[in-house]
Amino acid sequence: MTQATALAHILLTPEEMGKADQYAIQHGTPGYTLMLAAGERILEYTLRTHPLSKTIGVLCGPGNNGGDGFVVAKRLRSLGKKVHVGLLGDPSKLTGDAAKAFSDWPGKITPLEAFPFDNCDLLIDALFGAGLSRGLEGTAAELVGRMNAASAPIIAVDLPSGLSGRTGKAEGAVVQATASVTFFRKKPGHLLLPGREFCGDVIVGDIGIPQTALTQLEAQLHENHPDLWRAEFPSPSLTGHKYSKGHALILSGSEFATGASRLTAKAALRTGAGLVSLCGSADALRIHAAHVTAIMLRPAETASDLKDLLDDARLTTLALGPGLGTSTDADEKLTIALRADRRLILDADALTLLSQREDASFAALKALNEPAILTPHAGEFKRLFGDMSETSKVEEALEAARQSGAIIVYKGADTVIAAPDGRAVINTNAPPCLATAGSGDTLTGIITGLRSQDMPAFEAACAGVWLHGEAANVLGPGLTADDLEDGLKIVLKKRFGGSGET
Ligand SMILES: NC(=O)C1=CN([C@@H]2O[C@H](COP(=O)(O)OP(=O)(O)OC[C@H]3O[C@@H](n4cnc5c(N)ncnc54)[C@H](O)[C@@H]3O)[C@@H](O)[C@H]2O)[C@@H](O)CC1
Ligand SMILES: Nc1ncnc2c1ncn2[C@@H]1O[C@H](COP(=O)(O)OP(=O)(O)O)[C@@H](O)[C@H]1O
Ligand SMILES: [K+]
Repeated sequence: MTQATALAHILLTPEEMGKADQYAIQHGTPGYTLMLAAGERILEYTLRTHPLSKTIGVLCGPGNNGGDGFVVAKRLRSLGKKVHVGLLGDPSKLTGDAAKAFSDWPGKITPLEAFPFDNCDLLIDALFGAGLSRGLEGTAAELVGRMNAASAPIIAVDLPSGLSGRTGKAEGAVVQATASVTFFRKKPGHLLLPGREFCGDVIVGDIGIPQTALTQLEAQLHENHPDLWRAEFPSPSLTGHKYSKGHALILSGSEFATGASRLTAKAALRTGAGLVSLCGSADALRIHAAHVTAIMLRPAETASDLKDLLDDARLTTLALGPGLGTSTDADEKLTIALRADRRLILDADALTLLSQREDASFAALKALNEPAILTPHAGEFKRLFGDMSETSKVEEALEAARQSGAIIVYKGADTVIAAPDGRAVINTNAPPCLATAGSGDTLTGIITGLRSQDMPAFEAACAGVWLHGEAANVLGPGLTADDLEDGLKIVLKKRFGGSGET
């Protein structure tokens, strides 16, 4: 990864954010200065997006999130807005910067029972942020319910109250925000589901924490962006030839299940693999022959035929799973693939077959010269790694990567890519229209195409997932998996064609 530009895309857990705050404080910026800056960022956003709001309700909680609320309340009042401030908890229990912000608030506190939700044209949610330690219940949950029931839009300070910034989950009540203004860097909870749906627009405000805080934190989680992998993205060389762009082999399904592997093969070729071959039974290849031209066909009825085929060392990259089936024959081919020690991409039925093996073949995966890439959706993930859903999707993917020694592409609207060495990326550009039959097969092909051109496994997985999302974005609603190849062509030309921006 290119370090300097990657810093912009770092995500910080609330715990890491606390350390960044402390770093800033130790390096000469008092906590209250940070709080004033946080209030200022919320004020700016509020004035920019709701300039006509006259009566604003600010709901403050018992910690520093509430402190930010008092700061913005004071600033709004100074600009002539009518501001109602509610406080959840006992004012005498406020401490530190929050207590200072409370004492600086020149107005009164409106009792929560009498809070005039119906008179407010905007609400600011400053109940809980990074310090949320459990699900909201009782009075807090009731208050959140009243906020959500009000007709006014809600701007959340840092995070919608009740949402975990680490996991993107809510164990109890949670504020449904119109927008969330967070500080320094986004948190995983802003991007992971269901959190993303509670946040509304996410705005990141600079509160004066120095960038050097990031280097000492050694944060390993990023939001997916070309800055993370552009340096490793394959670029055509004048002296290159098709073999220098790799030869990818895609295992076909049987005669009546050829479509999935064909989508994979076409996407691999489109993404730049020098040569792509589909391999399977003669019956299956006859069907493929009616559909493909540039893609080659290699007969291999049995696992032993596949083994013979793989004597050709130029077949550098091997993808299997889409449409493969879970027959004994498919299982034997998987065994050959694992032993062949190529750049492996395992998807769909190959993952199901793996999960049916006693040790899920993690030892075989770990023995590979280069890490395999596994692309499970939620069902396949659970079959392979069991139910780890009490943690976050990022932590689940990282644990799976550690267990298997593979790069994990844990798919969904919030696809997480994780490596055994602790790196992880959350993808955010995938539109809902990608939820269509065969779109995962295409993703496998895109990653295969990048791997065959020597892109390192983790970067190829991140780039593949991003290209997949972007291809869908240029096509928009109505796309089918067959169309993605066209979208890919547009994105590759526009973003990686040499003259355009990436
Ligand atoms: N110096 C700093 O640390 C800065 C902090 N900032 C703000 O401070 C926030 C973090 O402040 P805190 O760490 O004080 O945490 P919070 O203000 O998010 O919440 C902590 C308080 O809530 C209580 N609490 C947690 N979960 C609860 C639950 N489920 N039910 C009832 N009570 C619960 C805790 O006992 C504690 O009193 C950030 O989100 C941000 O808004 C900003 O002002 C920037 C500077
Ligand atoms: N709601 C959604 N929003 C964005 N992307 C999605 C959504 N649902 C699924 N996807 C993406 O679409 C692809 C579907 O893959 P998969 O579940 O394997 O389907 P298939 O087996 O039909 O190809 C994955 O890349 C996944 O991340
Ligand atoms: K909040």
